[in-house]
Amino acid sequence: MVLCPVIGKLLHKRVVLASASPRRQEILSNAGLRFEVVPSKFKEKLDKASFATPYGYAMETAKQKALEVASRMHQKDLRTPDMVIGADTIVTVGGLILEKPVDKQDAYRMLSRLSGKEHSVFTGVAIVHCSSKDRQLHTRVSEFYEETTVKFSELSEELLWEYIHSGEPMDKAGGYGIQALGGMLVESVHGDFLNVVGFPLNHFCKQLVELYYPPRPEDLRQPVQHDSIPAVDTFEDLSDVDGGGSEPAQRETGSCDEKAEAGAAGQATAEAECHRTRATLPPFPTRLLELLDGFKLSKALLTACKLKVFDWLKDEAPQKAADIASKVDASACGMERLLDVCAAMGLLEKTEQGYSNTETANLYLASDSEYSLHGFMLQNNDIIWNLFTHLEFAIREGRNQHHRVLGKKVDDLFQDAYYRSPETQLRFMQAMHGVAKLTARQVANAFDLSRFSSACDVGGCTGALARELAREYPRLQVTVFDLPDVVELAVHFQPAGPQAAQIHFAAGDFFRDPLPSAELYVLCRILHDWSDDKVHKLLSKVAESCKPGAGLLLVETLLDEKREAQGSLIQSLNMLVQTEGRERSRGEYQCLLELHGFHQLQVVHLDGVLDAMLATRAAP
Ligand SMILES: Cc1cn([C@H]2C[C@H](O)[C@@H](COP(=O)(O)OP(=O)(O)OP(=O)(O)O)O2)c(=O)[nH]c1=O
Repeated sequence: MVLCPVIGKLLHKRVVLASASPRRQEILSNAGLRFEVVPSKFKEKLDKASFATPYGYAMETAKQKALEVASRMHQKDLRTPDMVIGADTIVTVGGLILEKPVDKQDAYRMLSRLSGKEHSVFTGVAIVHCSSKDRQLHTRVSEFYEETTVKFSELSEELLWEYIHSGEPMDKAGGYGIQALGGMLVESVHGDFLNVVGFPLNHFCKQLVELYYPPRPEDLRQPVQHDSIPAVDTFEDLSDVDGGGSEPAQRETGSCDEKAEAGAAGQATAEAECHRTRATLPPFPTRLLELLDGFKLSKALLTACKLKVFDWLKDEAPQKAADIASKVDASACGMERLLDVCAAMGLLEKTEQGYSNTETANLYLASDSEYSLHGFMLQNNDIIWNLFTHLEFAIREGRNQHHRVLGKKVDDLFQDAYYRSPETQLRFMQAMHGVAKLTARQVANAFDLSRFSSACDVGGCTGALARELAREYPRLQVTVFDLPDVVELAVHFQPAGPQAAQIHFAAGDFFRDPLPSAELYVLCRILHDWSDDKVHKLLSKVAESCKPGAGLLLVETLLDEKREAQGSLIQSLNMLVQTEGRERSRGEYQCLLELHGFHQLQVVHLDGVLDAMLATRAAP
């Protein structure tokens, strides 16, 4: 839904967000804006002392971020963007500007300054309109800022350090994230909440309204303030009528290298056209169409991974589509289209010299990179995709769809489906390894586990989490308990390192065999695979193996009580199609745990959709 009609004006424009901030991306896409993401390479090093106000600094940084992207895209790309949006968020307290902390000590200094006090959060935003004439880039900049005041509670040393160790402060101005754990530090907020999170959406929409809906002559006679976003019934034609219906009026507030004025005659024609179409056109269903295209985009990503496109491009000079096509035995015309889509999705960079990997592709999509999700992509392409094609049956039957994909009955989910051949098992393990590596450090850091000297990671697969637990707690001995076939293959995933001596593998079936004894049991993304009956069975086995005071660390995706969060809901649907289980809410886990004698539940939300829970075994 596009509530702010002016956002519809940008539908046919090439809009670029010059920001790596996932929060900004989320805020703008939730608002229905369609845009590409090209993070800015502008170094945030302007001399703060040369600005009269902190917001002047934030606006200038935002402008420089956007201009850097506009000129880079203009030089490298055949098509100059129409609009580049840059933003910069800073925190100010006692005349000091706080940006992102450089390390934990810096985060400590920042948060101690904020403790018990009120501070301001400023976000400067620059909207850069671009055009290209005679191969020259022309820009018009419109900029604004928003201020929100936030008051922190008094923070104890312990709380401060616990928060810092969560890792959350590091990529955030002032060293906190109000939208996540940092919300617990906040006593009050005055102003736009989203401004604190990194993007003042409301002010942005008003700014667009000013740019795209300049006041009519009669309005100018009676001054009108755009202090609210026009309601949906003011929807206007969303297409580029009259070859200029969606051009902004040239009333920028910031520095411009072009100045023009909206022509009154042209304006009147556009107005008439808008009024004519207003009554007849419903809002353009942007979000709906994006949802519809979602599966095509996923499949393009998965296919590029399957064809190892990102491996061929890693650490190489830019290559043409035909070169890649010949390496993977594909058609040049097909490959070109695939690579173009990958570039549009921000996975590749396209220049006149050819295509090259973006940092995201190098980091996560090349198969040999440290945090590669290549195995996970293949698992999605080869297994999960097929299961999801039977979603309709899954909904009708209320169960997973392996029997349809494999053409035979599946009694044992793992032996009959995921581990049915050495290749499928290895692919599954690679997928789990990639995902576990990405999240393991956060899991290991979620709670202070230093009181435990032994842990058993039940269903711990390749030992990726065990490794991080061992790294974080050097006196902890970790046993990875998994099926014999898994333990056999797990050797292929063991990097050398000092943690090796702390990690042991034990083979067994956690439903049938006794569990190795330990002070801390870990069940990471295990319970969501199983029905309530089997969850009870497993938890009672864990409880029997525990002495009072022992810990149980669960890692799962928690459903929010209102069942509204898309990320966890899609995970639960995923569980229906793939497993015998489901995702559960915090309340459901709490009941399950208490039934088996585990109390004092603590929960920490991790990046992405995972949550970590720690409970303690009470005396029976
Ligand atoms: C105060 C606060 C900041 N932040 C974030 C918003 C911004 O992403 C970040 C401030 O750093 P910025 O330099 O504004 O942005 P960025 O480095 O994340 O991204 P880019 O420069 O590529 O645009 O802090 C929160 O997420 N929550 C908060 O409560």
